[in-house]
Amino acid sequence: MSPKRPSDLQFALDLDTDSPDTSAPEQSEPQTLLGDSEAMMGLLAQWRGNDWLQPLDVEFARFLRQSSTEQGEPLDPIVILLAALVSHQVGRGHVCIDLHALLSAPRSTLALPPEDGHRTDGAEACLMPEDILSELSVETCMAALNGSSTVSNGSLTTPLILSGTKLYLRRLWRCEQQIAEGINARLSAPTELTEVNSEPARMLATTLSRLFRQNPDGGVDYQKLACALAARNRFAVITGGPGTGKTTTVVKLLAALQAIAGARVNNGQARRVFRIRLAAPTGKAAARLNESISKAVEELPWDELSGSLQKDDIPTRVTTLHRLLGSRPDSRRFRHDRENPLIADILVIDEASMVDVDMMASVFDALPEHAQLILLGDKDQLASVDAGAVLGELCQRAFEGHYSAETAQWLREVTGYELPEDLQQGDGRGLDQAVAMLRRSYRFEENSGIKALADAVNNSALSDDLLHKCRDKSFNDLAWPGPDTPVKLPADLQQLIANHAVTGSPECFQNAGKDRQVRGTEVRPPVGYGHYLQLMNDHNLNARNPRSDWDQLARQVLEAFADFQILCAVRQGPWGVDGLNELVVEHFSGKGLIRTGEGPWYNGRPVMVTGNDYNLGLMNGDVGITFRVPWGEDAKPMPMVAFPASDGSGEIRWISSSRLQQFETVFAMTVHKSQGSEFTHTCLVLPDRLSPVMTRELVYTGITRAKHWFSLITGDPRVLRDSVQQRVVRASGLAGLLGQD
Ligand SMILES: Nc1ncnc2c1ncn2[C@@H]1O[C@H](COP(=O)(O)OP(=O)(O)OP(=O)(O)O)[C@@H](O)[C@H]1O
Repeated sequence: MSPKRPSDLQFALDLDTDSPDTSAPEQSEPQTLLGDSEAMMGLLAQWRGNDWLQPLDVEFARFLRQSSTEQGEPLDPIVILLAALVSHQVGRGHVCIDLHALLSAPRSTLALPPEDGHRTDGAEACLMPEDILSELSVETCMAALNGSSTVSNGSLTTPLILSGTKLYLRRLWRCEQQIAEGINARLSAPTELTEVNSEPARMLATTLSRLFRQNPDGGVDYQKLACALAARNRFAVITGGPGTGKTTTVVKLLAALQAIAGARVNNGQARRVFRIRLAAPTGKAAARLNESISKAVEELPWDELSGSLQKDDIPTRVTTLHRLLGSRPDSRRFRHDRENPLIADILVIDEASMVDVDMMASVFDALPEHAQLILLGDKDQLASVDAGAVLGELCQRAFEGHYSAETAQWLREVTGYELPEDLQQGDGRGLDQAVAMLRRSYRFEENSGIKALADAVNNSALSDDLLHKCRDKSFNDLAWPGPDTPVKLPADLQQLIANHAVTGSPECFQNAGKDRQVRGTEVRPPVGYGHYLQLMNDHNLNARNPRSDWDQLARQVLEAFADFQILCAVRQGPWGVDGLNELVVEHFSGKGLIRTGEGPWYNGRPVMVTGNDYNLGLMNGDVGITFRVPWGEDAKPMPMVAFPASDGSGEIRWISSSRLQQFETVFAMTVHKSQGSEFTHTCLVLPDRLSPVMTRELVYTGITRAKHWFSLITGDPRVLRDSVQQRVVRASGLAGLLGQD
């Protein structure tokens, strides 16, 4: 009988997490442990007791040991150790563990013991992972792994897979294989546009010339190039920073593809356009794309486009990936898979940086072989919460282009543009030819502080001059109030943060945020949360008002709530989500903006859903506002939470607060949770101490959530610079499978 896969194991094991077996064995020498599996299990239990490993990590190792013993093959203690460590790494977002990295830098690779102080306080004295790993070589580990029936190179159904020097849990190894197979198969299949002299390619050139006007500055239009590249390939990625036109480009791409498909009617065939599906990883991101795609479709130069193209040919309804694939309660399997594929010719996924390997593999599993997949996203944003950094890996070489001479020539014929020489390299590989990077932001003006700071963070180029300009209001969209020295106590800044939360502190911005225009449109000064709370408190609706009046109010309030958002790098402590939520609630309550005396579900309480709830139709990340509506008996107020429908239809869904299962107050949210959202004004709070979660990607993601106003509040200004020096690096083999490393 083949051993169970870890994914099944995670479900099958009834983990007794309340009473971990932490009975500490006598402290053994590393050498003794490496020869004694019982002692090794004891050490893992100690690490678990110190909260350094999760129960699942230890149970996984225990399960492998037990099943090996039952099969008459005692498991090598080295394999026991590595099994627990690979499970630990997966819990930290890695897809695998690389033995070279593990043995050369165990502490930084494993982040054990944890560096944030948390979980080391009161930890029981025990051997450190590095004490044991320093006794091992890559060769010894490989010999132990290769000698175990729990490990194979993938040709057998073993729980662990060793690929080169990378050790995987089988499920994630399989996910990577599936993604690579899906991409490679699509890249190697020519399309009707591959041949530059073909009728469809000529039609593409004509349509693109109508969709894109000549660049006024005479430079290359990267949106047009991206459109052409994505049209040519069955798999394509369009990456770019905020406001670089990803949505605009993909709408033009879909218009071009549909125009080509629709034109076939002239050749005597029945008119048949592509079946297009649009998806995003979260409800919030789907709703945002819904809105921007509808706008972009309206803005297409319809008069100039081929008569065979109709508005309805470009869908504007965006769904979440979970809904698209058909998630089922209590199952990790989706309704759509290779046995029951999606009905689609083209699938567009926005905010693809948030998609983990597991989900991406499910997408390829459910996608019909012929279907084209287009990923949109910002490669520099934080990676997915769960394992992998798929978009980042696919875009590893995007900045330098690496386009081949053949691609350059094809682009010249189809777009009329000559690729800049530095984007053409002789070493161009298959995937490079299908990745396009947009390089100009249309959201921010040239002198935008948000843009300048985001770019500098991204390039790790935070100069003194730039930081000084951020401090002294040189930019009209950015404020960095507070002392420029480390604060002694969080309380020193609490008033500042609390004031920001009420009014958005326009006085901290240049000219108090007044008289500002962006691309000819006036931008209102910052308003903080005070604006939405005022709308909540000033209305005069009562029990006699129809539901539609309440819907209208909820729509206005939800829109006003998106005017401001506090973002935190960390969750705990006075600088974290928990502490700042408490601070805001206390301050607002003191000012009479909210009435906490009404109970936990006070009028105006904003909440974010923290887990998918298929019964209620709510997705992780959905944000709603509590209204005490007079809908009870005798017009008794009852707390209902108003959520916007995720299809962007503007409908409001009222959910009784008592039905919500997983949620949290969201005056402050983590940067992780803010992915896929944008706010008129974002206030990023960085703590007074660096921690491993504070990385360049996190700071960049936090800054780029801001549409018009950005404030930075720092416990210690040096933390900004230090965070930018830390990167999110995730072990994975995907780039290698796609020839990208
Ligand atoms: N070539 C262009 N010329 C002028 N304006 C443009 C151009 N491309 C995009 N825009 C405008 O810039 C704004 C951002 O464009 P779009 O929404 O397509 O970017 P995005 O990369 O999808 O943004 P986000 O970062 O929000 O996902 C829109 O208002 C759009 O109309």
